[in-house]
Formats: sequence, structure tokens, C-alpha cells
Amino acid sequence: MENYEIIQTIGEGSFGQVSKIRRKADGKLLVWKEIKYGAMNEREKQQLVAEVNILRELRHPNIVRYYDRLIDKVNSRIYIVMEFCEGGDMSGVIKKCKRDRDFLPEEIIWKIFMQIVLALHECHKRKDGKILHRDLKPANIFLDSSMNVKLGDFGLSRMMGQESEFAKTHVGTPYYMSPEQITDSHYNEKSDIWSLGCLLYEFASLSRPFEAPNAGALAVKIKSGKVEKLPTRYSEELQRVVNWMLNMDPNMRPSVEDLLNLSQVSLRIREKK
Ligand SMILES: CNC(=O)c1c(C)[nH]c(/C=C2\C(=O)Nc3ccc(Cl)cc32)c1C
Repeated sequence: MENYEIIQTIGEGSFGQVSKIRRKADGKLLVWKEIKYGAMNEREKQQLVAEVNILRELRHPNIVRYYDRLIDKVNSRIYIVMEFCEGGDMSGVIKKCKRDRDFLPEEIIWKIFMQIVLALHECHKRKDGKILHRDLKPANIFLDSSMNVKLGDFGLSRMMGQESEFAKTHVGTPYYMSPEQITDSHYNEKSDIWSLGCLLYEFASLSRPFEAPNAGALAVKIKSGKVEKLPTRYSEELQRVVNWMLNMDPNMRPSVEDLLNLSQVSLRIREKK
């Protein structure tokens, strides 16, 4: 801990406080996420260690970079040191757009979407078992200083997924939960695609596809499969891709590969190179 200086707390990440820190050796700005593991049982602790090890392996320009982990045994806390993204998270961007009544230009939406698809591709393509995000939402999508999009909080979600006791005391309203997760809480990569569909919907309409005051009413809405159309300012193509990902049948949803081959996405991947 002595290698870092805490600057300020910048957010309540899922399951832990996120603070902006400075590495003393070179003054580099980073963040750390504090996770209190005192209340975890043995299995959950194993899971946490396994998932931090997953984080360490993920190296991709669109995934928040893991730098270090510090264990404070005295206070049963683990600190995960990660990349600082000075643009904050997409939930902040969406709130600002809403406040200013300013829709995101379609061009920007596709650029953001393309980078998240690339990040998911990196995780889904892994040899030894896919890493499923399980918690794709605007608050887990970060922007760095050059507007590059970074998927954050990766991997920790298995440990913190709905099924774990530890998470039960921490999880918010699961707005992006897929229909199959509600019925048989069966989670696979097509559930990540459902959440990605909810994300893309929210970037365009600045509101969630399914809103409800509590988890019960939310489940009814998600199971109804009814979704408002996007604002008419956006193309048919954007509407079609959202509808494709929000298909009630997981098998009818696109794979990450299908999304990479979309003209709107592949075009921008080539532009990036
Ligand atoms: C208002 N929000 C901010 O100012 C903000 C900024 C500038 N950065 C963040 C958050 C992160 C950040 O900058 N890097 C991160 C890596 C992992 C996680 Cl879970 C969160 C972050 C936040 C919440």
C-alpha cells in the first residue's frame, strides 16, 4: 500500500469502493478497487482469487488494464490496482446526455459498440473457458482520455454473480438480466449478448429497455419481450441489431462473431487500424 498514494474516492464500483491513486515510483495515475473479503466463505474466497487471476491475463485495448493486487490481511481487504479512465463511465455520459436533452450521434454509438464487441470477443474466444461478463451495464463501461472504450470490472462478476451469497447482499436491480437467467438462471455467452443489446438500446434511447420499480415487476417486463422502438433519428440498421440481440430465444441472438461481421462494425474496425 505504501507504493501508492490515495488521491480521492471516485466511485462505488460493484462490490467495492474505487479510489483514484498515484503510484509513488513514477507518479502514474491509477485506480484501485477495494474489496472487503471478511464476510466471504472459503468457496467465495477461492473464486475471488481465481477471478483476479483471470483479470491479470486479460490484455486488450478495450478492457480495463489490471496492474497489481494488494492484500491487507489485517483488515481483510484486497485492493485491485487498475487503469485510470479519466472519462469516467458510460452511466455518467448517459446521465449528462439526458440532462442536456442531447442524443448521442449514431456514429459515436457504433464506435462505442464496436469497441465493446471487440472486448467481448477477447473474452469469449479464450481457450480455457469463456469469461462471461455477467454484468455488462453502462456503469461498467469506461472511457479513457482519448475516448477509447474500456470494459471494466471484468471477471469479478462470477464470484459476485447473483448465485453467490456474498453478492446477494450487494446486487442492485438486475435491469439487464436476460429472460433465460430469470427462468432457469442459466447464464451463457448469449446472456452477455442480451445485456449488450440492452446497452446498445440505452446508448440510443438514453433509457433502459426494461424499467420497473422492483425485481419482480422487472422480470414480468423482461419476459413480455416488449421493447419500445428507438428514437426515429437512428437508422433501421441500429434498430435491427438491437432487436436481434434482444431476441427472447438465446439461440436466435447473434454471436460475437456475427456482430464483428456487421458492416457497421467491421467498417469501423478497419478504420481503427
Ligand atoms: C464520476 N466518475 C468518475 O469521475 C470516474 C473516473 C474518472 N474514473 C472512474 C472509475 C474507474 C477508472 O477510472 N478506472 C477504473 C477501473 C475499474 C473500475 Cl471498476 C472503475 C474504474 C470513475 C467512476
